[in-house]
Amino acid sequence: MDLKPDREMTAMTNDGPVPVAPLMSMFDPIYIGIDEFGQPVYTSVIYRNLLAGGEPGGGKSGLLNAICGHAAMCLDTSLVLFDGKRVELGPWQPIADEFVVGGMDHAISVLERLQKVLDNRYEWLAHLIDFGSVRRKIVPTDNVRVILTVIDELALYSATYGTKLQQERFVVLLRDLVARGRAAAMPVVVATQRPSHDIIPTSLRDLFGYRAAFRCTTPNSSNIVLGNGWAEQGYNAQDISPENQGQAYLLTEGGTPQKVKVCYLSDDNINDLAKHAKWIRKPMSGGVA
Ligand SMILES: Nc1ncnc2c1ncn2[C@@H]1O[C@H](COP(=O)(O)OP(=O)(O)OP(=O)(O)O)[C@@H](O)[C@H]1O
Repeated sequence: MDLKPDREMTAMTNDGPVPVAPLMSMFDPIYIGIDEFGQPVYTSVIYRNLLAGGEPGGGKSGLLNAICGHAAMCLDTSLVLFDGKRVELGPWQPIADEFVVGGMDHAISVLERLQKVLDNRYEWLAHLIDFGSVRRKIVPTDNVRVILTVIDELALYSATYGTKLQQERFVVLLRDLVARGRAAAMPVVVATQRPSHDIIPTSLRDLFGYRAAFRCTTPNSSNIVLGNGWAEQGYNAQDISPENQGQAYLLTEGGTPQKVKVCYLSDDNINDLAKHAKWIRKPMSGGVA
């Protein structure tokens, strides 16, 4: 890996600074588990949005934690976390730029701020043309932070907490982030038990290019997560055993769904990773922008 000097981590020893580990980037592939043949499966959420659905206890939060774990190790990435249940993403709170629990005013104000950042990034991209460079998306060499937004249990914000007006405002802002965030290095990962139209309008659901279907109770529910017709073609998340938590069909853009057993991070694993992430993110000179 070609590390730039400003991304190299060192620890002080009696013999002076020694390199401790290469740092990761959100532009690197994310390890999320193994396939049916035991082979590693990697995915990427940069320039992508991912929607995970499936019955309670299917393993959606496990996937979200695997992605957060990768993001936490990336100094080029800020995390914005919505965790209506407080405990699923809680360990990442100390390193998150924002951690939203149940308050709809807070949830909406965070999305409004993200929208402002989005506007600024598009304006910056548009201005590059003045310098003779036509670019449609942010690239790693721009040294612009990736802002990863993760929402665990969308339904709490789109259909449960707050007033109807607040829920609608939340969905409108989220739709904008999902629609425009990809090119601006602001990907979105969302989990919900059932992404039916009363929870997530079809116009928003269809913007998620990547889907992960954990066990569903009906072929129809599986189709709602993966997209119409996949269950009839043999990719039916109802077939996943209830005992096989963490098993999912992963659909990435343009492909066919792939069976993945998501890697599971125990609470201890997550706490250790979060502690390390906090350490590597401590203020230091020469960090990335
Ligand atoms: N990849 C995995 N491997 C093994 N066990 C897993 C895996 N993922 C989840 N589990 C088990 O299933 C339990 C429930 O998982 P998880 O909380 O991720 O489900 P969920 O789909 O997010 O549920 P909910 O919708 O209620 O939030 C975990 O506490 C763990 O015991």
